[in-house]
Amino acid sequence: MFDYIIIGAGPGGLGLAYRLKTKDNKIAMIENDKWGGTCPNYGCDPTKMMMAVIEAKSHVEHLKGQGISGDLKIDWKGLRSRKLNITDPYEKSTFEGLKNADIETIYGSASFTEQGELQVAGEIYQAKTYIIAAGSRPRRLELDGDEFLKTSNDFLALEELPAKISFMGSGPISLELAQIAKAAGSDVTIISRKKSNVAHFDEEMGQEFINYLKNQGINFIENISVSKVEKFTDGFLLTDGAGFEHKTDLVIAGVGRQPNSDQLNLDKVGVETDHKGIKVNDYLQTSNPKIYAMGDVLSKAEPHLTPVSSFEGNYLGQNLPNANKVPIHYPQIPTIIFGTAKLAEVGILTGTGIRTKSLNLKSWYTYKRINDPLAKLKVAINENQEIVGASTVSSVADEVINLISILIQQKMTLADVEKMIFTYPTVASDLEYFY
Ligand SMILES: Cc1cc2nc3c(=O)[nH]c(=O)nc-3n(C[C@H](O)[C@H](O)[C@H](O)COP(=O)(O)OP(=O)(O)OC[C@H]3O[C@@H](n4cnc5c(N)ncnc54)[C@H](O)[C@@H]3O)c2cc1C
Ligand SMILES: NC(=O)c1ccc[n+]([C@@H]2O[C@H](COP(=O)([O-])OP(=O)(O)OC[C@H]3O[C@@H](n4cnc5c(N)ncnc54)[C@H](O)[C@@H]3O)[C@@H](O)[C@H]2O)c1
Repeated sequence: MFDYIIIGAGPGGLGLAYRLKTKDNKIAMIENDKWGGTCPNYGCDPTKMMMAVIEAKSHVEHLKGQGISGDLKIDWKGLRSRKLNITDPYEKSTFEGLKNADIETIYGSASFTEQGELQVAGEIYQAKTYIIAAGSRPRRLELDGDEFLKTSNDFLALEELPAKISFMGSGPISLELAQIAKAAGSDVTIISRKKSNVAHFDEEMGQEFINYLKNQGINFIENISVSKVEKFTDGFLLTDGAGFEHKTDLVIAGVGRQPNSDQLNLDKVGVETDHKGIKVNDYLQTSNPKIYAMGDVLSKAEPHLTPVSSFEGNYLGQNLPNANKVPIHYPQIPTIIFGTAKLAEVGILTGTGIRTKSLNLKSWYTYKRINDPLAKLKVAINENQEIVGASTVSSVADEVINLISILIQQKMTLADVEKMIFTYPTVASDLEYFY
């Protein structure tokens, strides 16, 4: 009998395992794919290792003719081997880390039995408490020819990049992978069902971002619902049954992710789910008191991101031994779409007593320094003169939004910021001018 069994060795489950592990308790982790989960193997890390090279080229190009010259070329093989060299060893080191920490590792697909135990590859395992950290997988569309649709996992595994790639859906996965494919030489098209804007982001900043991508040469086809994919010897044909036709060499469906809650026999143990995943209370406990859940497998309002899964792992690591004393309370959660320009947002931008300020930062020295072609910020300030939200687009939006998250979380006013000195000219030295 284990004290805890954790299903899924992604960033959420792993963080939890290390937090819970003491010399007196027995913990097991079950994984049915790569140790480390989506983020290091199929998600954040491989994509951002490739993106960093594309960003480096873009930074140089912005400064061309200003003391720097010469042509740079992105090649897919090089990008791919950089990604593999950095991310491939992670699986082994994660596995060894668990062994060294005396956490039992079980390989296979876990599912619950009617007796409330776990079954993996024909073996039965029991624990006092179970934690489901099973994450999600690419959502598959049901349409005529759906077997020809590839996923983000397939994109990252490509040995050669085809001449023409088309993405269905305009969420973060399509918008990031499209930039990588375009920079590496493919002709790239994003097909969306609605007018292109970026869901969950400020409309104006989202539009700035989309326009930037269009200027980079990414094609956007809007208001089209593809209903059929056909394979021919020279590629694929996408149609909508109403006259739309699009020929391409590869179709990636970036149409959201599906929680891995459907493979666990949760109905046998009374764990409630909906189409978005597992339902939990404020203590991340499911409708079965012995079973908790966390991370991307949850049906929740918070975004499905690595730092959110890790936060929940840390929360459960502290809370589980004390059983439901302190409800989870999420801090500010910044979100981002990476690229040579990045779109990032945090907090709220509308509400009673909130005023917004729109700033074009292009001529500020932080941005002049790197000659950023697009640098805009919308900031929201409440009646107490505290920043409560921001949306921004620039090549350094990742850093800007993290700093603004701190301002919001700490309820810092202009007077607080003015008590500090930052290096200049940087995104931090700009903060006092955002109020
Ligand atoms: C292309 C892409 C890019 C992304 N980029 C970013 C980014 O830049 N920043 C960011 O914050 N987030 C990003 N994400 C999201 C991020 O990867 C996830 O939010 C994060 O990995 C979730 O962690 P998790 O531990 O909840 O689940 P996961 O990482 O999905 O781990 C769950 C694990 O459980 C295993 N599992 C599932 N079912 C079972 C079972 N029945 N038995 C045993 N094991 C099982 C799975 O194999 C998996 O390894 C990206 C995702 C993708 C796909
Ligand atoms: N930078 C980051 O933090 C980052 C990067 C990549 C992915 N992620 C995470 O990965 C997750 C999945 O991303 P995603 O982009 O796949 O999902 P998403 O749900 O954000 O976007 C899906 C897109 O597909 C479209 N769509 C849905 N059904 C469709 C259909 N039938 N036909 C055509 N289009 C359809 C939607 O309108 C939307 O544009 C997100 O939760 C995100 O948090 C994060």
